[in-house]
Amino acid sequence: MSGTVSLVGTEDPRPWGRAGKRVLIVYAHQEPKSMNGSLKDAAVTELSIQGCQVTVSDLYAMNFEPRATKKDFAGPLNNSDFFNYGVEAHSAYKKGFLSSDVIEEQKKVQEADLIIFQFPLYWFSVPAIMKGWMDRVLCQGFAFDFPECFDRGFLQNKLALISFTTGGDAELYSKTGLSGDIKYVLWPLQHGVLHFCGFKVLAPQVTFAPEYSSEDKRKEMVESWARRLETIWKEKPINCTPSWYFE
Ligand SMILES: Cc1cc2nc3c(=O)[nH]c(=O)nc-3n(C[C@H](O)[C@H](O)[C@H](O)COP(=O)(O)OP(=O)(O)OC[C@H]3O[C@@H](n4cnc5c(N)ncnc54)[C@H](O)[C@@H]3O)c2cc1C
Ligand SMILES: [Zn+2]
Repeated sequence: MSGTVSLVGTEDPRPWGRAGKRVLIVYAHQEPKSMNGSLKDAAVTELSIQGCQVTVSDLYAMNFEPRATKKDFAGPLNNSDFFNYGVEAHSAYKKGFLSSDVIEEQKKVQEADLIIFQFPLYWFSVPAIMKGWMDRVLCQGFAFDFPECFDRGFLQNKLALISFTTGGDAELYSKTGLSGDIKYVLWPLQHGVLHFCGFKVLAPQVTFAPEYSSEDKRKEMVESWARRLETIWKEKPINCTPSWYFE
């Protein structure tokens, strides 16, 4: 061992990184060789180099169940005459009888300092499988309660970042473009879901129109995401209020 300098457990391999930080990547793409697959892989590589512990929930590969149904409850329902998913989920969470796949995802969320959502934009939103992850995993009692929502949400000590690709280009998603500012699309996801659960939201990573870009440009898109992640732990969350989106 003499003469060997060990960094393990003492110093970040990169001074700007954060060894020991835990990151969960919730990833929705069917094709590993896709742009989304490359962006996910770039994040795993960069964050691992920093010494972060990275977990990936690869939703299609897991065959993740997106439907919010009675099957989510392993014990008796509160009201078997009239089914209310939200009420039953809240109660099952408290009693510890949510289905095991949901409990597993909740554990990953609980352990994470940062959650990255990586997906292609589907109808101005997340793909159904990721929406199902949100519907089932971020249940009342776990992610929020009343009045413990928004800044008081239970996940308030965590960061969240939405990283996605689009079909349309930046021009289409400008304020004067046909689709309007891309920020309008982010309001329901960043504010309605993430901020509601307490997350501090980092600026989104938008990769516009990879299918209509050159190979070189696409490589640059992946590299710029990896470069951003080098200093991700220094970033300040956005001010997630209506003015960030609509002014
Ligand atoms: C149901 C549905 C709804 C949709 N709704 C919308 C919508 O509302 N708004 C909108 O804008 N779009 C929408 N789209 C389009 C969709 O968002 C895009 O098709 C998607 O974001 C493209 O990303 P991808 O990862 O699938 O691209 P891919 O087709 O996988 O990637 C593009 C190219 O990049 C290449 N590539 C992969 N990795 C690398 C790398 N490391 N370096 C260089 N090249 C690489 C791939 O080989 C491929 O040729 C929708 C699509 C569907 C199916
Ligand atoms: Zn907000």
